[in-house]
Amino acid sequence: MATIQFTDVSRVFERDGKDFLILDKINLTVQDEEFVAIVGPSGCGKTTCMRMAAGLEFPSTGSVKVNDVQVAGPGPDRAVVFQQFALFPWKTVHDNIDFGLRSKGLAKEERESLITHYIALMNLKGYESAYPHQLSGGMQQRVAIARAYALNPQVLLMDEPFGALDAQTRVVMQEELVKLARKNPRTVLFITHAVEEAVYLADRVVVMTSRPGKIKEILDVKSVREAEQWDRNSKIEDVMDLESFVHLRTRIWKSLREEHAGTDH
Ligand SMILES: Nc1ncnc2c1ncn2[C@@H]1O[C@H](COP(=O)(O)OP(=O)(O)OP(=O)(O)O)[C@@H](O)[C@H]1O
Repeated sequence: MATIQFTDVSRVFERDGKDFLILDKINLTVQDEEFVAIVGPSGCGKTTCMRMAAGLEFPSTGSVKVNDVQVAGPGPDRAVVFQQFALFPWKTVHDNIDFGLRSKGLAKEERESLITHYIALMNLKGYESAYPHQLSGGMQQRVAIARAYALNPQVLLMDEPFGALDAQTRVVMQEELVKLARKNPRTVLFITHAVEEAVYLADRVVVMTSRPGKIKEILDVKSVREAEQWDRNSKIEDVMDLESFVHLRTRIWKSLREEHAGTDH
């Protein structure tokens, strides 16, 4: 069981001696094995929410709990994937994935079997002994995701993990993440600027307002996805063509657009 719970979370940052309210009373519970995506205007505090769940940032008021325990710092129960590939440049693909497994204290045999499994799953076979600089950006990001998944964290925190990828690689990664996440569900908090990506991947999509960030609305995608059987389509473009998908996407897009309009003047 793993849940992430934001209760009345507000965050004030100080700049030039003045206080700025960045997040305003965020209440959100990501349920066990639920995939929640957050979308919102730039600067509304999405990354700050993520950093709080990761234990890298703390609320000014309110509380952030993972599994009913107040987050006091980073922990092995939570893996984080950022937009920038955070691989060790001096370690091979194999050793990058192995690093976290070693720190979990797993025996060599178990580590090797996990590494083999995730290397195959992320289509990285044959690159075990390559170094990050010998890989494309998409491959590096797949290593970062393999590393996070191999740790078998209860909670996966992903901040624009595909943001730096080209459009084609991004689509492949999205499809792989859907396969992975449906086959092997985790509690995931995912931040993205891309509305399609949020609707395609998430069980629920949280739309935030412009600063100070509040929750504007939460859309239940899972019930629509299941009712309309989106997962019968293995290709993202086929899902994106479905009327129910277009409807949700347009609704979120309009909601975000209202926020942009509100910050124009
Ligand atoms: N450590 C900090 N000190 C001061 N201000 C900060 C700090 N961290 C973030 N902020 C401010 O908080 C606001 C929210 O930042 P955050 O990165 O959470 O937004 P975001 O929604 O993820 O933005 P984007 O979509 O552009 O990545 C921004 O105005 C930023 O300047």
